Amino acid sequence: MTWLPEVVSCLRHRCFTPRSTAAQPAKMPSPRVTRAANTSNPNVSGRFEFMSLLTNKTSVSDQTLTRHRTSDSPVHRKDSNSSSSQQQLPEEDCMKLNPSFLGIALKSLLAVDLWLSKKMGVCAREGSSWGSARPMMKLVEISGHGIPWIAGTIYCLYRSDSSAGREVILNLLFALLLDIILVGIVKGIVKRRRPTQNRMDMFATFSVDKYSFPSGHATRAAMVSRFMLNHLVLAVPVRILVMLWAIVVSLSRVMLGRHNVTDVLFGFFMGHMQYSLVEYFWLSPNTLPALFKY
Ligand SMILES: CC(C)=CCC/C(C)=C/COP(=O)(O)O
Repeated sequence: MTWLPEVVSCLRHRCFTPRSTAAQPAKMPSPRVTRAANTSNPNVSGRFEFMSLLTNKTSVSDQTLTRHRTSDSPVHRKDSNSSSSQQQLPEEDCMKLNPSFLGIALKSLLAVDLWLSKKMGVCAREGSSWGSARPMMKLVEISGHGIPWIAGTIYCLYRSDSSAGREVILNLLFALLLDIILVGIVKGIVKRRRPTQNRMDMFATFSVDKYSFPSGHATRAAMVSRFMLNHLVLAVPVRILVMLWAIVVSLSRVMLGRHNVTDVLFGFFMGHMQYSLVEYFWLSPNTLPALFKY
């Protein structure tokens, strides 16, 4: 029985070790090997990573995990000797797959977002299916633009003769300025490009307005409507009109092709949050007496 360990060792060697490692420049790791490597690599934590066909940025440990690289693939192995330069695929032919749940969920959401936004962009061009409604949608756009709102609020502040009225209008002005600053900051950080169907023919924009996330009109509509419903005494039909206006302004952003659906949904949410912020930092004669002196 002394031969048994030798046979086992030999079998193991034949089964798991390539005969000539020199003849196989890149070996394809077995799932078992990959799994073992994964557990030792904290970045991949036990899951397969599928790398881009083009990227050569993989580290040595990543290379052992890469099963779909051109040079490692049995289909391409023959060619890799004949041509030293790798076949360059166009970028759109390359997939970067990372089958983590969050990654897949986000990519699916993004795909649905783009598809739905394109479908809903019915006024994006004069020739679009609802192209004749484009001029009206642009009027809706102006009704939610920052300039008329800021100018109108300053005018009302100037005309106001009661201190309670001035307090409310001053806070509305503060809210509108805060909105422009916060939206500008988020747009500048996220830098999401506007949809391809958009025509950049909006009036009076800042440089960050070339970006689309979040929709500034949606934040303003949500914030201003909440402000008006909470601080103005309005008849029920007018309250309904205010709510409808906020919804139509937000919807028109997608219909005009200016934004994707997620830009508007997030904008609406952000507008509500901004209103809560204004309520929290409400400017009153007690908190800021200098502003109310005149
Ligand atoms: C010039 C001023 C005072 C505000 C700019 C308003 C504006 C053009 C925002 C962009 O809105 P969307 O992000 O919804 O396209």
